[in-house]
Amino acid sequence: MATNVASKTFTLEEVAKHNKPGDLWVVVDAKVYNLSRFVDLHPGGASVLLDADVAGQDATEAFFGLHRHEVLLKPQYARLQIGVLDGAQSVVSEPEPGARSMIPYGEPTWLSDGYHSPYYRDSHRALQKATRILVDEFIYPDAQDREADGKRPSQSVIDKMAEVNLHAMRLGPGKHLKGRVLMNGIVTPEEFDYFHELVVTQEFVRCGARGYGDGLLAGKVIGLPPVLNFGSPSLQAKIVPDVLAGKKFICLAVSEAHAGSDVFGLQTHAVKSEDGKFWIVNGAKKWITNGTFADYFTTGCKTDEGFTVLLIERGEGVATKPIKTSYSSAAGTAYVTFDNVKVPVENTLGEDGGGIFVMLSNFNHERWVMCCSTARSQRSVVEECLKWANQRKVFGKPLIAQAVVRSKLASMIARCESVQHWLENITHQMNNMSYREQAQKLAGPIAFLKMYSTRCAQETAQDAVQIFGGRGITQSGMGKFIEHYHRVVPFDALLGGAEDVLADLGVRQAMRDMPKNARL
Ligand code: HEM
Repeated sequence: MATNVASKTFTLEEVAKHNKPGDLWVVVDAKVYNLSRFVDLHPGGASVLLDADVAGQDATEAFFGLHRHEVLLKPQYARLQIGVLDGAQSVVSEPEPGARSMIPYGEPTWLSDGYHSPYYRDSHRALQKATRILVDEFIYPDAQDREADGKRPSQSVIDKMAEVNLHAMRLGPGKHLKGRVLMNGIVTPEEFDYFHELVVTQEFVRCGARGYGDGLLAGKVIGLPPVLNFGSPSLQAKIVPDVLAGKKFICLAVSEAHAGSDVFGLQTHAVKSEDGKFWIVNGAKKWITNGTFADYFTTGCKTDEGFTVLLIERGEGVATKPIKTSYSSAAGTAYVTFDNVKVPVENTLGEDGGGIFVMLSNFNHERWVMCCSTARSQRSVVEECLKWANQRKVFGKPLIAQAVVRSKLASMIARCESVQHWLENITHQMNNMSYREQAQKLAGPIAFLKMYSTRCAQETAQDAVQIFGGRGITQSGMGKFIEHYHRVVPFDALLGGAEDVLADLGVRQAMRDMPKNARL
């Protein structure tokens, strides 16, 4: 806003004189707007602006019942402001990048003033703050634009993340962090733990753009660990630095049209060339996140020895085409075909026939990452609903005055909090268990947590749509994040294991540990 606009003051009496077509002013949040030339361009139509309660009046309450506050920040609308209302104070402002939410339950307890947590140290808090600033300043705007136009995340964002080693941090603690400066030194590679990873994961989710979120290299989060854990040193040296620098892209290619989680039902097959130096791969993969732009495919294949994982480089015989799903094509979801693709045998990850160990080794972590995400996105939905219920008036009262709305909010808050607290407990176990102990003791709890989180998420999405009404099914305006969430929430419930499969896994794991002498 130009200073001369801020310094021009008008009284309500002066504004009231401009109340007709061709000469129309209104006040919104103590700012005076000249809408004379905008009337015919107004997306909500001219008549609402010419209404006697709006034209020449303070229309603040009507405005915030119908628009998100961001509308007035857009340059094309901000320039309609001609001055401020004499003696009045503007109360709505865009938060500073990195700011914490002051909405109740808008932040987890550990980030809320006056609350305590045994889990987070100064380095977690500093990392949270720095990541949030980066997300607010660079990632959020790109997320909104790319989710809308369906293009993959901008390379400038990927580069920005690489500068502070965020691509490496998103893989969690481990040797891949060694020697790296993390977020300008806020946390050392040695002290980086699962709570740091949780912090980073949850900050990204605040973008509220699920397809973009996956586009932001979710393929690497699940596709690179098999290379890190099972690839030969020379393969790692060739692949890992460029992937973690955001210069090359990798994805996990397992599911097929014929088989999803059932890796033994896969049809993509690999046979050795006559000289034994190459695998010849044929087959097709479906729903491959980041596949449209990936350079490398961590691929599940059938060989004579059984299920085997190969790292396949994009080249002759590899083709990808986009699959249109419920979320945006920013995720790069692909159908991938392999036609007589020659893959060096050195690209075998783990043993020939030992692919199941390669896959299983990452399942717990992948599911836990998804729990981090869904816990945070539910919180954003709670925040949207609390704001809406507070500012929206129906039948002369705010929506929040309706007991049925309060009851829905109560359930949403309880679900969101329970998911976050259970998640923090499991994260604490991960920090204190060896990899072997985690595999033994946490597969069941993580499966349950994911099942529970995504059931909560779906109920919360439904409640949110009821609270927002028609706006909850509209892709622009007040309910746009709710519409988006309701549309994309099944991704969380399916990816990394469908709810029923996980529930069953959890119970089977529990029965495995049942004492032999247990009797009622
Ligand atoms: C500074 C003045 C205003 C600007 C820049 C503005 C801009 C917009 C925009 C961009 C939309 C599209 C919906 C969205 O993206 O949120 C919209 C919709 C609308 N506006 Fe305004 N508007 C202004 C003032 C008002 C006022 C004072 C009213 C009075 C009641 C009003 C009533 C509406 C209505 C009824 C809609 C349709 C909402 C819907 O479809 O849910 N607008 N306006």
